[in-house]
Amino acid sequence: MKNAMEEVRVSAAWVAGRSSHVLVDSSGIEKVVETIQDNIPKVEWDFEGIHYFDNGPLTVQYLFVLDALNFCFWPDKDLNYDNLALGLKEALEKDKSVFDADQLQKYTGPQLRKLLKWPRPLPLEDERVRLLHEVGFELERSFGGKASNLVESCGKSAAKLVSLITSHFPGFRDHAVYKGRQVFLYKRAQIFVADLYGAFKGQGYGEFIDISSITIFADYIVPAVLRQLGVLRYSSSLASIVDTNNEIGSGSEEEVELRACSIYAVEKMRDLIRRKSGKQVLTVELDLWLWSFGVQCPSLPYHRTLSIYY
Ligand SMILES: Nc1nc2c(c(CN[C@H]3C=C[C@H](O)[C@@H]3O)cn2[C@@H]2O[C@H](COP(=O)(O)O)[C@@H](O)[C@H]2O)c(=O)[nH]1
Repeated sequence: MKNAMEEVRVSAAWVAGRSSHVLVDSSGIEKVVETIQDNIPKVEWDFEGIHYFDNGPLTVQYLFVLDALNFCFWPDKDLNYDNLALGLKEALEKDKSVFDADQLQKYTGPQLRKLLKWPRPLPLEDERVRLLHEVGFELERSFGGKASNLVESCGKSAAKLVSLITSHFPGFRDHAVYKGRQVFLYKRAQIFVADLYGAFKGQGYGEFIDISSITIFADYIVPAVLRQLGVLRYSSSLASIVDTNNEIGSGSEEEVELRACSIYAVEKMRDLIRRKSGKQVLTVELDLWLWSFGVQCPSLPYHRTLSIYY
């Protein structure tokens, strides 16, 4: 059985090898690598200063709850990732028990809205609440209620942690069936590993012997940035759907190709950087650069899919 990160990489290559709505442009990759290979852009984790951090197990609980809810902000034009991260941080600073496993199992939509100080229903609010309950239930059943125990049981292996999370928590089991084959993307499970790595600076709960095996987090910002950079090319029909803010179905060929080709393209970028400059760059670093690039150009048209996975 391949490890979880191998599965994601094999999946991405398989889709990219037969995609028709999205194409990976190797000349685009060469151009981007040309511009960054001599000084790889380094973006600081939490450059926005919006995350809770106390260097202990409560930070792990915070990050797990954050990444359980870290998806689909776009339907509410005023809502974004920062509101979620900051809202959860302030709630936790006010009451250290808010993310206790038994509490997580009881939240209602209005209570979650109140926690985040959001004045109206959150997009996919019932799903967010259901996923909180799922996290609370399974943490209590299998990990003594603590996400820190989940992290401690992975033997400092990112791949093992992604496998543990995706086998215990169905909400994190980010996959699709593309042209008759199950493909794995595991975006929120992987970004949880990256958030631990970033928050704890690669030490303690953030220490992983195989952090280099993590791929980019296939969300809806990175594909838009890669298109902007000429790394991804969209078919004219897909381009017109995206550019007119029309929705794309969850699990559709277009959606899977957008996400899987993004993963594949960044792995190719990384290989090329290594071949041309000998530098071992982490995909986690490339991801943070690409994502921060994207959130700083709010007019960038990104694809809109109602998903609980990203
Ligand atoms: N690939 C990738 N996707 C990421 C992130 C992050 C935040 N990373 C934190 C960690 C360190 C930094 O300092 C950030 O604070 C969120 N997202 C995704 O973006 C979308 C939200 O977009 P908008 O609606 O504009 O807020 C949504 O799918 C969300 O899941 C990332 O790093 N990489």
